[in-house]
Amino acid sequence: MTLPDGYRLSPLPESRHAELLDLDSWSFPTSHSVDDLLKLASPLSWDRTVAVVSEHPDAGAVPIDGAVPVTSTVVAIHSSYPFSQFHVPGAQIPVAGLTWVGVHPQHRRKGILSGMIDAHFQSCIDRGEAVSALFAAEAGIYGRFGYGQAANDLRVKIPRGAALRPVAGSAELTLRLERYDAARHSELVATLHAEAGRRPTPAAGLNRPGWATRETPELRATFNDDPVMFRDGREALRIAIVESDGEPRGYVTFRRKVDWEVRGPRGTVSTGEVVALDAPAAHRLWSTLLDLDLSDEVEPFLLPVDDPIMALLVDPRSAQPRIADNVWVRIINITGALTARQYATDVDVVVQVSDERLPANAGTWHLRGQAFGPATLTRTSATPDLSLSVAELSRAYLGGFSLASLAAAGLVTEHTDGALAAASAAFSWPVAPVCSWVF
Ligand SMILES: CC(=O)SCCNC(=O)CCNC(=O)[C@H](O)C(C)(C)COP(=O)(O)OP(=O)(O)OC[C@H]1O[C@@H](n2cnc3c(N)ncnc32)[C@H](O)[C@@H]1OP(=O)(O)O
Repeated sequence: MTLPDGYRLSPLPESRHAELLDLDSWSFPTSHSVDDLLKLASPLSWDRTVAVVSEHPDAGAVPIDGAVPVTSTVVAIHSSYPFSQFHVPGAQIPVAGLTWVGVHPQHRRKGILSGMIDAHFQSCIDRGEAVSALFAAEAGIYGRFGYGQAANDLRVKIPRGAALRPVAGSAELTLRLERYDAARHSELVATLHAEAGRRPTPAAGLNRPGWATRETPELRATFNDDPVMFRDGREALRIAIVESDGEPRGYVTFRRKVDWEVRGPRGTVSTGEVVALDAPAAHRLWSTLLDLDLSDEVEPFLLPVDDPIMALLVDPRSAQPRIADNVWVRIINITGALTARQYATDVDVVVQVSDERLPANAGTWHLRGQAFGPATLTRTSATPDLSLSVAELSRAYLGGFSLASLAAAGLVTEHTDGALAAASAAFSWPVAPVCSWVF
């Protein structure tokens, strides 16, 4: 689909940052002025940032050489982050992280987003990114474009003092509590965060699908920025670091907020990602968070659904666990995507895939692979064992939603007895997918 008449795509360089923020604050209402927002670090990769402009003659302008001067106004934007090492089951691949999608309310529902999505898909193809991923502002938007919700995350509120099952070695670790300081902590955080994606459990070869690292200087700068205007009454960022013999094994960034009530202090500890490279480090971080004075509860931002805390809590129900949709995935190049990831069992299945938006993905494909080894995908004229749309294939891609569960919802059809069970096992992954931060 192309853009509707009167609109065209235009690169949006950093020199037009104010226009971008103005448009963004039409799409995402905010109490902050563009001038204040301009003072913050921008996370964007400007060479991947695109506007849609509407062109209109200048009111009252004098024609020059017979032509009326035209003004172009930014009416929509989108951008993407370059994740060159995004985790998919058993591998790291280049993925485009679609972000900052916005259309001015006056121009909505004319097909501008649809046109931007097609432009984004073409850019992914041109850059060799076999997968696009995003966080959805509203969950109903992206399914129509072939994205599938590929991960959930866990939201909890853990009461202060909640008992944890013991983990040997936790008490022997050293703990440092410090004010977050980019110069001191940025590299440590980046290193531990990247390692946690590669090795979330002691099992060799099992990575954390969906894990994206902040690869660009712009994303790192935004992570390090701690603007007062976004603290919502909470303190400046702090960090807890656990070390074993001087070697960092985990960290959590956090902020506290205390309201003084008649009964006394009511405090909340809000955390960023809780990253631990082993069980003693996880236990020590959580023990620390759960034992801070003047607090009532610990509220992590988001966690993997299989985070160690749920196994460590003696009373997991006390954490009031809820789930929310995390990263959404869209397979852009079926061969690139399905042969890049590993499978949890040997796989040999013929799948029929529908994809109206990217017809090169549509058709009947033969997927063969070894458990935790290489895989191939070839076109075939064989009778399919399973059929599904690219959105369902994308939903199953990170291993977080089983093909069998999608079949139960009528979204995957089995044509050969046994194929659904075998393919469901192969597409699963022993570590739950999650992205630890919202992009
Ligand atoms: C990855 C991210 O950045 S997520 C951020 C998304 N941005 C926002 O939520 C900010 C506020 N909203 C907006 O800016 C706009 O309304 C957008 C981007 C959501 C939609 O832009 P539009 O140009 O209006 O979308 P467009 O006209 O192309 O609509 C395409 C289809 O999506 C549907 N659609 C659009 N927005 C929504 C929505 N919020 N929920 C459900 N469906 C939607 C339309 O109805 C249309 O359906 P159709 O194909 O059946 O006719």
